[in-house]
Amino acid sequence: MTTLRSVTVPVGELSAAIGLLEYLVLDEQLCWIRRQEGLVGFGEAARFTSSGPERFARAQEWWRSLLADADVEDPLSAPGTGIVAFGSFAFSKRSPFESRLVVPEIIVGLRDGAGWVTYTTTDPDAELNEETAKAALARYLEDLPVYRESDPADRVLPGMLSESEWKNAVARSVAHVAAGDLSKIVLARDIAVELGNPLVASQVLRELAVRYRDCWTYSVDGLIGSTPEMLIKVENGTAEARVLAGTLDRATAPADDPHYAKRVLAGSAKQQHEHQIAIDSLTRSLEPFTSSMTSHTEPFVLELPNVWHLASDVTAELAPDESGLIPTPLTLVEALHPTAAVCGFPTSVAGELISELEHMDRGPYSGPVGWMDAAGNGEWGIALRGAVIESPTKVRLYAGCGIVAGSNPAAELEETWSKFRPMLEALGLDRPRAVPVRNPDFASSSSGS
Ligand SMILES: C=C(O[C@@H]1C=C(C(=O)O)C=C[C@H]1O)C(=O)O
Repeated sequence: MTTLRSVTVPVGELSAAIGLLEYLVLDEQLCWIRRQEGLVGFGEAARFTSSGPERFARAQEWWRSLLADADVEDPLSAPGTGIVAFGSFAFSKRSPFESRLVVPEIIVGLRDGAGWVTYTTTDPDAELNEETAKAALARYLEDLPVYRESDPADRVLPGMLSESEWKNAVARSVAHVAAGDLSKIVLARDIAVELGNPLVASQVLRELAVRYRDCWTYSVDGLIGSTPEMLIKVENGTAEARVLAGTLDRATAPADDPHYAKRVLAGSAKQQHEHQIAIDSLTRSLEPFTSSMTSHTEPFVLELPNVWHLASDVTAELAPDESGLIPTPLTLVEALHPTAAVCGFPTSVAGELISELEHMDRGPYSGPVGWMDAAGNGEWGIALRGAVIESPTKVRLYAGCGIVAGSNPAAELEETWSKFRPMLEALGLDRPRAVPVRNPDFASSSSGS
């Protein structure tokens, strides 16, 4: 097992105006940014990968033994200081996608205006102090950030299902709900973006972090995006989640009606029902780990640049177990994933139907993405509004919608476009006027038309 050595040093000079964004300069960077604060990681000191149903338990075990052997100097002892692992987990236990934890060599962190640098290495002889930490960071910042211009050859291609095939899958989902097989299923689809010149991931991340300030902008090994949904955040023994379900596209909203979102979202029995299923499933799974839990009695309307969502924040005090330890973020992630917001209810029925109807492997999309530190703090969001970089010129985007009784396939298809929009815009693309009807690579034609 690798022995890690790490030092954290405070740095005063991070500018509050642009915060961490000036450190988003490389393509392979790790990041977790909200309102210009958070963590940016460079390089790699340790890595874990796993797939299958045991992926969370194995990750937990790896992290525990890695920390048991580590030699850490962390005078700040705040959430996100000391050794930190970024991670991304597959949505499905059956996915071939390798779930992973990555401990970067360098982390630049910013929290409440205070900055720090953590330098982590496996080198037993490395000198660890403020000077060497800053020198290691400086090596990553030597090259100026590159900018990419849109190219006339950039184009959007269909994913595994054509639009009409996906609408058929939505109709079949509605039929399953009507037959009483389940009350909600979240059906997703993919599209591919082909670029005429190579992607600059750091530029996409900067654009997302600026435009979607209130979301969590993430980057882990080619999985990039900006999610509005917090699966679980743990800070000093308190857990918080932000549950979303119920969506309204802002692009088609009347300009002269300030109460539109509240009326249409909060006033819709369908949206309220969809939201209630999501919040009930989260609180039921979280409850056994808590001594107290609070959430608003009514959901609020979360306003994002592309859509409005019905949202609920849940806060809970975590209860210590018999040995006096509170649950780790990964224990909670394993217990909560997948929520009804991204899978459906009942979970197992929805999960089976998703693999039957979507015709794709979700990979890390809608799986947990985030970070954790050695003290048991962490933030794990749900990897939504994102993309997987498949090659320097090919990016795959994913979006899904909660289907309940009364869902309309054409409206759900439109909703997926509103959820693709953050990433399409950050890539310098817009919705294509006409998407080719069928994906030539799609071998199976089992879902008709
Ligand atoms: C599945 C996605 O989003 C989820 C589905 C929502 C809905 O159906 O209203 C809203 C937010 C998310 O929980 C996605 O963005 O891909």
